[in-house]
Amino acid sequence: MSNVVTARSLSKSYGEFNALKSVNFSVQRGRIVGLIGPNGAGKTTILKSILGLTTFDGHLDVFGLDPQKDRHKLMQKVCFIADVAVLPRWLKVSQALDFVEGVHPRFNREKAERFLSKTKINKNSKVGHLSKGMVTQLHLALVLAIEVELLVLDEPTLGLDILYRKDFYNELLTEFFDEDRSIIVTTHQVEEVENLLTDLMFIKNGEIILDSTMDEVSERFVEVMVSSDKAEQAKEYKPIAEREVFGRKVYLFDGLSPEVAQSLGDIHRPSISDLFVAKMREVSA
Ligand SMILES: Nc1ncnc2c1ncn2[C@@H]1O[C@H](COP(=O)(O)OP(=O)(O)OP(=O)(O)O)[C@@H](O)[C@H]1O
Repeated sequence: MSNVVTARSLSKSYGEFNALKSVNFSVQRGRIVGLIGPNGAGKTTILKSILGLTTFDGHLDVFGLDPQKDRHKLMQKVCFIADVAVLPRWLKVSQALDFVEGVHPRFNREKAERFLSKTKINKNSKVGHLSKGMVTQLHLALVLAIEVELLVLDEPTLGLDILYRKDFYNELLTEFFDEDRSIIVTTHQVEEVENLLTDLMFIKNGEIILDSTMDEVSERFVEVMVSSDKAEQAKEYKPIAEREVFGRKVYLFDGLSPEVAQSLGDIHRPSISDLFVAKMREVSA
C-alpha cells in the first residue's frame, strides 16, 4: 500500500514546551484515520505540520512533498476543514460558489450544488442570514466538492446538530471517499466516527500511544463481562481497565487469547471511547 503521509521523528516545540515528541506514523491511500486525543495532546499540531501551516523538526513527507517548502503544490492534493467555518457575512451563497470556483482548480461546482440542494440553504441568502449550522453546512459543501486526494478534518462537525452530524459523515463517505483518497479526522465525538474509521491513532502529551488498523484493534482488545465467581481469575490476566455494569464486572484486556477471554465470560469488542479512556489512564498510571 502506498503512503500519502510519512512522519519520522516529527517534533514540535514552543519554546521549552514539546508539543510533539518525535512521533512516527504513516497514512496510506484509501484509509480513514481517526486522530484521537484529549485537549492539548498535539492533534492540531500534527495536522498543521501536514498542511505546511507550521514549522517542525524531523521528517515529514506528504505526497512526496515537504510541507514546509512545497505548500503551494501540496494544496492541489490536500484540503483542510477547520473547526470553525469562516465565511464573510455579507457574501451571498451563490457568490461563495463563484469564489471557490474561481480560485480552486479542483472545485466541482455541480457536486457542491447537489450537497446544498439537500439542505435548507437558499443560494440567494447572505451568509449572515444563515443559522450557525447552515453556515457550517455551506462550508462543508464548498470544501467537500474540492476533489483532492487527502482531506484533513479538524473537529469537522463542531456546531452541527446531531442530525447534520450524521448526514455529514454519510456525505463524506458517499460524496468524497473512495479507495484513491484518504481522510484524517480529529474529533472528540469518537462514537460518531467509530464505524467510519479504518485506522486509529491515540495521542497524549505529544506522543502517539496507539497506532493500529481497526481490524488489529478488534483482534487485540477485548472486553469481557465476568460473573462474580470469575472476577479474581480475570484479574490475574491484568486487565487494562475495569468497570461495573448492572453489578457485573467488565474487564478490558490487551492481547488476551480468545479462548481465555471466552472462558471468563461474555466477550465483545470495546467501543473506541472505552478503549480511549483505558489507554489514557494506563499511560498516566
Ligand atoms: N502557538 C503556540 N504557542 C505555544 N503553545 C502552543 C501553541 N500552539 C499550541 N500550543 C500548545 O501545544 C500543545 C498541543 O496543542 P494542539 O493544538 O496541537 O492540541 P490539540 O490536541 O489539537 O488540542 P484540542 O483538542 O484542544 O484542539 C498544547 O499544550 C498547546 O497549548
